Amino acid sequence: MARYAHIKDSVALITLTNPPVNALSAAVRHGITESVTRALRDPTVKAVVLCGENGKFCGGADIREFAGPMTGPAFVPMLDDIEAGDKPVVAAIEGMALGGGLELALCCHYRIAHSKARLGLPEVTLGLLPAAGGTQRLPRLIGIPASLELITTGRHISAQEALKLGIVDQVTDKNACEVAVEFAQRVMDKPLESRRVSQQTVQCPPDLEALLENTMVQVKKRARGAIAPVACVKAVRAAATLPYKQGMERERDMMGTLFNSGQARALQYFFFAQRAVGKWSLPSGACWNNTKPKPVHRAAVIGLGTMGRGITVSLVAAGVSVVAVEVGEKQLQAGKQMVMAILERQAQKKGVAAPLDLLRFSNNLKDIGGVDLVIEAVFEDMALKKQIFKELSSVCKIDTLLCTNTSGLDIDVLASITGRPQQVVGMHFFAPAHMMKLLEVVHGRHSSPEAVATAMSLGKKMGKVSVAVGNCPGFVGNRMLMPYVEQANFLLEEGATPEQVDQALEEFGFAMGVFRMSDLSGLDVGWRVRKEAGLTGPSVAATESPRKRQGRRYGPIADLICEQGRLGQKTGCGWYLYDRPGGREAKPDPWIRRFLEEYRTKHGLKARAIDKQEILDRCLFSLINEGFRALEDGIAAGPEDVDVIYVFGYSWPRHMGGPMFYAGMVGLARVLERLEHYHQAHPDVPSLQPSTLLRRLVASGSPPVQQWRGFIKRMRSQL
Ligand SMILES: CC/C=C\CC(=O)SCCNC(=O)CCNC(=O)[C@H](O)C(C)(C)COP(=O)(O)OP(=O)(O)OC[C@H]1O[C@@H](n2cnc3c(N)ncnc32)[C@H](O)[C@@H]1OP(=O)(O)O
Repeated sequence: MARYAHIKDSVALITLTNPPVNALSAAVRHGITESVTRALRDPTVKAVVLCGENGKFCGGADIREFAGPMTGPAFVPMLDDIEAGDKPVVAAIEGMALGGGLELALCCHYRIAHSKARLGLPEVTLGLLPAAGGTQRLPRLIGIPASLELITTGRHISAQEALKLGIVDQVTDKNACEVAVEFAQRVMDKPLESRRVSQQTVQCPPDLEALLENTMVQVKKRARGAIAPVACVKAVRAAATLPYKQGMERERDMMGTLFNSGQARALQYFFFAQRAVGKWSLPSGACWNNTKPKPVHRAAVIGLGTMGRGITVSLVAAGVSVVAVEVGEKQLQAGKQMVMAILERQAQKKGVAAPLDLLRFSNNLKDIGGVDLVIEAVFEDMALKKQIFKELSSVCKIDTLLCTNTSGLDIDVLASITGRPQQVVGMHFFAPAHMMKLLEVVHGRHSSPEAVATAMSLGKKMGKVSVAVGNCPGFVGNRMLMPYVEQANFLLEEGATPEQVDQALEEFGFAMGVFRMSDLSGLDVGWRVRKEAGLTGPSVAATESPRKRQGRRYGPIADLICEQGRLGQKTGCGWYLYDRPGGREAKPDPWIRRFLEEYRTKHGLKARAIDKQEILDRCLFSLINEGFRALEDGIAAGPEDVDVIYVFGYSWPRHMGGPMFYAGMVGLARVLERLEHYHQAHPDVPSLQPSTLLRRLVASGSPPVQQWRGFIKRMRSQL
């Protein structure tokens, strides 16, 4: 829909009205087409202003409509007609002009932006390219290098940057619509030829070929198999080398391919998945829109190791005042130095002063008495955590929220120590916590809705994507990681090498394969967890078979590697060899090859050739199977939660939508068949046994992932 008003002094005002972001639905495009035609035909109208309702210009095409057949006026002719009209059209950009919204503004003859507006062409993040002329008009307006950067990254920019680049003509702090009307009155008699962007010549840099080639190399490296960024470079190349009309044909052809791709479907699903996880609910019925979070002004972080440092930085950067506590003096000083250095670096980048006045360090837990919330971030050692929670409940005021950054220990056990279990939740950050976007907010049996709402809201304030999850070993992310890592280890026993497994996973799109990732985070992390779980270490009876635990197959290779002091990058060797402790470049290690050969000989295992498909099937499908189990148990609320966790926390390639979406794309029947096949071959590996939910979904005809929540609800109500 679009509202038409003929206002003072020969100006027509067209207002896009489609809350919440005035997306260009078929109805809005109808409204624009009709209103523009009316304004152009009305002899008393001399100029047009285009704006959006509620201070939002336009959030682009209506993504919800992409799933159905295209109806309503086509984008390109609609925009071409506005540009070709003989009356000046001024875009009044408030809030945002994104995607099709910016393309609409680019076909206007002038653009006025409010100082707080954000602009961009984020189509690439939805697996598309700006196909309403964006790839052809933007390069004509601002040149090739800046267009390449904006179109291939989809970055949103400020009004000030847009002015500098030449995308907008004026930035104002006043009501942009009123300023645009005054502006329209001033330009209504001016010639329009030079204002039609499509008619302008592209200014190409002298090193055009090298620039395009370099950009393509960088984009391919970053894309990890995503096709849209590559198409974006090709479209800008077309703008640089072809006349407008032919460039538009290239843009249209490439959009045709992208629009129907699985990657576009995955990325558009993921866009809505991100928004769905913010609408959390608890089994009690409490949810995001009926529970008020408590304000958090003052917080404490306990432990200044890697996690504590990152959490402290994130809290301070979000404007929360923090007391960071570390009992060891050396660790306290090292942590203090590191936290301050990161905050100063961040502030320098933004050109502001570091908010160091919000920060206090202490070696005494008694100094945190008045805080609203505590995040404990010490080692994964239950005994230590219990001791801290006991002290916390005596030093903190009665309504202080007590949070733990455990990556998988039982929240209920910690809550039971405190005498205020309703105030206890997990806040599981990912390393490095000041950079990683994911936060799992873990609700225990007694966590109050208010405690969950507060942790979720604090996460959002810290710039995190917060996902509410239930309490079980490893919660959602690490629980699913266990069978994935287990399969990778079994593959080594059966004949694969770490680099072979990693290569398959990296080609699939992970930033790092399982073994390179383990070297980066430190092999001792998992070792400690396995010791705590009684799978290795002194608690295991000497008579027990090294390859069996609790009646199931066990792969002890990682434990044996740790026993050699090979803990990953920090010791200069782990699954790979590094040039020095702390080195980053992983090289295949002949020691590991020899070790694996000796290990196989010792246990009577015969190495066999293992192909890429088997590596992917066993690692990914066992992880996905555990995802189904987490859904079945109610630990994850919906497939979107699992997918958001895996994309933001475990570098699952976003253009594959996340593990649960991927399962749907591959076909649930195929996932089930492969799991059955591998479970038959390895009956002593329970994680390969297909979950009940997967079986039931397949039996019900494999409904699309968007319908699983309803299916799971019905399945539970029948139990
Ligand atoms: C030929 C094809 C031509 C053009 C192609 C395109 O234009 S593709 C679309 C390009 N646009 C975008 O990618 C923008 C997507 N939206 C956003 O980035 C953010 O939503 C935005 C606009 C910056 C607002 O962010 P904010 O944090 O304020 O709100 P939120 O993200 O929660 O969104 C509020 C609700 O609006 C829905 N929504 C947003 N954009 C669109 C859209 N383009 N189409 C449909 N719906 C959109 C979003 O899902 C939220 O809905 P809700 O039901 O409240 O969860």
